Amino acid sequence: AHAWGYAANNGPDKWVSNFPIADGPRQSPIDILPGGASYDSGLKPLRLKYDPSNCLEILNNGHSFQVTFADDSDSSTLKEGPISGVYRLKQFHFHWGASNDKGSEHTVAGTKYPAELHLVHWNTKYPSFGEAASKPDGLAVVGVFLKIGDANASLQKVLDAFNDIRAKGKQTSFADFDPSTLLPGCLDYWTYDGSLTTPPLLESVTWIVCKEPISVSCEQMAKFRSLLFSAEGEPECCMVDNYRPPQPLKGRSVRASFQ
Ligand SMILES: C[C@H](CNC(=O)c1ccc(S(N)(=O)=O)cc1)Cn1ccc2ccccc21
Ligand SMILES: [Zn+2]
Repeated sequence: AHAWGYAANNGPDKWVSNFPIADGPRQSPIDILPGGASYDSGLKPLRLKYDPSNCLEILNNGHSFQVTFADDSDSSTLKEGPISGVYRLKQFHFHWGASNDKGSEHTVAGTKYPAELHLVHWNTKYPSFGEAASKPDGLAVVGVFLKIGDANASLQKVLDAFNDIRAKGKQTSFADFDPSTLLPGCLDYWTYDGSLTTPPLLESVTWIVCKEPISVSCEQMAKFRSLLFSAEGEPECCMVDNYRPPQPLKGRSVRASFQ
């Protein structure tokens, strides 16, 4: 398997050697220029419906931590917005920096946020996530920026599980969590056609990036940085700066759901 990562020897600038699509026409993330986005009155509001009982576990996969959901029914779904059909929630995860001045993958007119949440959904016109992941309309990821401010009580429930997943490969059960409690009050969004932001960098993602950030405290950011890229028994390597920088727009248009 390819040992890709975020270090100097295996990080984003090196991914193209094993994943040539890294230089493809619809790569993510991008720098969003609000002035360059065109308002599309045809864009519908996001219709998100999540069932906390679908929440299964939380795991450290060596690149981030993710909370995985049961996706064998349509009980946790994304509809409307820029997409057609029904997309099921598979997992959510985050990207963050070693310090509060960086960490998000998307940027807004060059502004980096300390972290970014990704809620990953797959198109149920395909039989599974794995099938959908290779189709141009296969995935829809909702991105939410995190901004330093008050402690986020909903996020704290996730952070409280970290002691069991500090090292790569660790996982633990995680139940009854409603990811809609991580969404901002206003669901205005930008949308564009893009890709997974980690290898295999598949160009199968309709990106839906919320304009309004959610809050995270400095102490909570420190908790993110207590996770490890390394497995138990390996030299400890803090999980920080697990973000890909913005990629060329290559003629793509970014639409806004708001004026
Ligand atoms: C692509 C998949 C691994 N990657 C992801 O799932 C993924 C999801 C979201 C992002 S981001 N940062 O853009 O939101 C990046 C990577 C491997 N894989 C391939 C088949 C497959 C089947 C089941 C589970 C995993 C599977
Ligand atoms: Zn992500």
